[in-house]
Amino acid sequence: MIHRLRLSKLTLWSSIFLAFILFFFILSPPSPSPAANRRESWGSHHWEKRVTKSACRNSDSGFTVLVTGAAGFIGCHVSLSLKQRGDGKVLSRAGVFVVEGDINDAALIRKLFDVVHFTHVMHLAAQAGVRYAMQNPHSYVHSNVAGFVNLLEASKDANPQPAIVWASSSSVYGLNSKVPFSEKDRTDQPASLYAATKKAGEAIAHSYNHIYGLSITGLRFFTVYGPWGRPDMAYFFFTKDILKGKQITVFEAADGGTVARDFTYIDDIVKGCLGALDTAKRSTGSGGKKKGPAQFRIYNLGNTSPVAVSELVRILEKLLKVKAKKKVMVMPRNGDVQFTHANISRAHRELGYMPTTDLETGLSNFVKWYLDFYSPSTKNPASSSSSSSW
Ligand SMILES: O=C(O)[C@H]1O[C@H](OP(=O)(O)OP(=O)(O)OC[C@H]2O[C@@H](n3ccc(=O)[nH]c3=O)[C@H](O)[C@@H]2O)[C@H](O)[C@@H](O)[C@H]1O
Repeated sequence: MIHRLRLSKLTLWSSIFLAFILFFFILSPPSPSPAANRRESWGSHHWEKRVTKSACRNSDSGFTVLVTGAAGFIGCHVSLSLKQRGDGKVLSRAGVFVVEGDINDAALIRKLFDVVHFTHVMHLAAQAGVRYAMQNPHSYVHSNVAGFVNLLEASKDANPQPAIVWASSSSVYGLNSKVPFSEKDRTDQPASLYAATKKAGEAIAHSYNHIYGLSITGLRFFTVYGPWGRPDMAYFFFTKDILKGKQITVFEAADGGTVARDFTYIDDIVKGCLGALDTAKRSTGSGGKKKGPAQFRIYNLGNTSPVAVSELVRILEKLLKVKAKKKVMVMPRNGDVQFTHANISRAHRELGYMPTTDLETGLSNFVKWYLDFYSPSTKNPASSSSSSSW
């Protein structure tokens, strides 16, 4: 069970401080407590034993997955789904083993790879957020570029090499105006530093695939929302501000046109992530040497039905039964794009991905969770979470 205080702190970290504090998640036995995980210095004999034990599999076809960013929004949901379906015998019983650290810590990453033969890496640790990149540009380079390279370096040296599935972003389409966005469309016009670092990640991933034979799958997520989400995202802080009677700012295009997003519900995204892991082929290299061509894939994971931000607000007003104080203003030039819209036919064909949650249903789940989680009278909101996954 994850404690309320810890999660609210972690979602904050994932949105603001994740560049400095990232989490690894391994299939694991029950752990004494997250605080105990933190206290125990990594690399000790006891720590190694726990890591090894946690990575035990009960069949040759089971996965041993290193999930980075497990304390973040998507990482949390993906980790718990892996746990629920029982990849790894101990994880299916209970608990997770969380190692707190920075993906830039080469010694820690190498130690983990020394101790465990990971079959897969699910790389979800990142500095997210489009507009925050103007305030803290270096955190994006640190996490999304340097941290990713650090992880790829350890992965390519591993023997056997793991297959890698990682989080790219719809933002790589930038100023592309051809809709719906297809994986074949141009991605060389990023509108924010965040987008530029995700685009850089895709190019870096290709080079590691080409040189070292790492199997790599990039997932372009489209505005993912839902219970336990990121407080810096519009649907989340709109909810908070509407309830407090605070004014919210709703963006529109300079010509008065609609600003819209292909909002995608977390449970649908989790299915896409697991589909990508399940269909990932093995890397072909070992110990830094390529032995043949390896799989390289990119997929859109969106909802295929963009919704205007004004409609998002209307749905929230209905669910919260509170009228929002709205100020409509022209979208500032701070990294935003006017609309996103995913073509998901490739993901459907190759991963079996098919989103089933419309925005109203997904927001209804979110609002139930939000009211429950922030209710002063709820003692243990995690146990009554409205999320369908946990
Ligand atoms: O798909 C992605 O790749 C990205 O998705 C998400 O970015 P966005 O789609 O920009 O989400 P979000 O900030 O919630 O704004 C939503 C809408 O509200 C509008 N918006 C925003 C703020 C505001 O005050 N007013 C407003 O109208 C705003 O113009 C926008 O139309 C992730 O945060 C990002 O990490 C990345 O993963």
